[in-house]
Amino acid sequence: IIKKSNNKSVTAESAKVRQLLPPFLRAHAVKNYIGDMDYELRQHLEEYWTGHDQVEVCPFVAKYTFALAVKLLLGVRDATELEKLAKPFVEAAGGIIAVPINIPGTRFNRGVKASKRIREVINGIIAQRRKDLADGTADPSQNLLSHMIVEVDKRNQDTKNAPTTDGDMSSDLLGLLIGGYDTINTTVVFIMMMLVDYPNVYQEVLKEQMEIAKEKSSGELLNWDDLRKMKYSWNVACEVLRMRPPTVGAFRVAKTDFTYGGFTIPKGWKLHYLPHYTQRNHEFFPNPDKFDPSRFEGAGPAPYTFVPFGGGARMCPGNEYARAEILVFMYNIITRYNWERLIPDEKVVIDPLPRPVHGLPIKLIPHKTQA
Ligand code: HEM
Repeated sequence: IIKKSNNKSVTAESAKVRQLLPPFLRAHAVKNYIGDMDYELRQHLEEYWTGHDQVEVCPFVAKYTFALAVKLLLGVRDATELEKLAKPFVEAAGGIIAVPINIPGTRFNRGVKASKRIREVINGIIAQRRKDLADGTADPSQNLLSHMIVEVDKRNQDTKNAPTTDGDMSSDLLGLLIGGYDTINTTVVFIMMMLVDYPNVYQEVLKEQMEIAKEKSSGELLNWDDLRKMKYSWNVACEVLRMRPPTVGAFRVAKTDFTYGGFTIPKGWKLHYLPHYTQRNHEFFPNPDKFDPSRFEGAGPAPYTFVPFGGGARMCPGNEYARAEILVFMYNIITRYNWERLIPDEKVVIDPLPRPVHGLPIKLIPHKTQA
């Protein structure tokens, strides 16, 4: 329990964004992104991993997830534009969970300055996109930003509503980029670590993914039906999300007085939940420190015991997008490679999300017959 809540404006602002998100983040929209996710990853692998026998996983994954999010959410494909966003983005993401001391030299201060620079770049992209939408060279259904501009402009015509500004939109978009960045990075990095540590699990995932690869013609991109077949792979990803939930939790406000564990929580108090503790509860996850993807077979864990994406009305709206990106990643890496850790006992730090301290350097062992 943190404190009595007084932060109504943040809640109202996120509620506004939430209304604009579903068409672009729900399963029916995510279906259309799978080809792009796959294509972009193949390009990245070709550029950064093909022909190398030693690589670092963390920077590679970060580059890929960022380029993909900028393409799918903002519709930006141009390398110069991407570079303008990429540099300050890493500092902005790093300042999100930092001691809020805004003086030069602090991580928080660097994050604030970087997010200002990103908003300026996004404001420029919004202005250009408005022109492109007006002269018909952009399509409103192409990406989240184009859709947002059309919806916001429509809504702003109704003078009863307080207008949503371009600044509001760029803040929301920055929030989205950040929300789906470190979370996915952390998940795929730990999947790669676990698959080295549990070779029997690696073999099972390989078998499942090779079955799918066998059915594809050369160069054919993944689609929704392929992802639906990746049941065991998703159980593995869920077990990683259970043992290493990327987020340190989220907040809720008590709507009424209630008692929990012998403590009375008064109405209006702010609460913080921690997926890490819930997901290691012996009652729901026997032998909780054991990596065991079979926990997710059949009906899986009881409701609200597995909460890496939160739960209820404010559950993460990016969960389908995340699932697709994680599975596309697993397919591409596993059908191409086996790998070994170059630092077998590499330490994990929490900074503020968990990450291997040296960026997970690995030795790549390509399969003899590639997918
Ligand atoms: C493995 C990947 C991800 C994990 C583990 C994750 C986890 C979470 C969690 C725990 C929350 C708080 C939910 C709550 O309040 O109970 C959240 C919120 C949110 N996430 Fe994600 N997330 C992931 C990926 C994404 C992606 C890919 C996007 C966008 C493309 C995204 C966008 C958001 C947004 C906008 C919110 C705020 C929702 C609101 O306040 O109503 N997330 N996420």
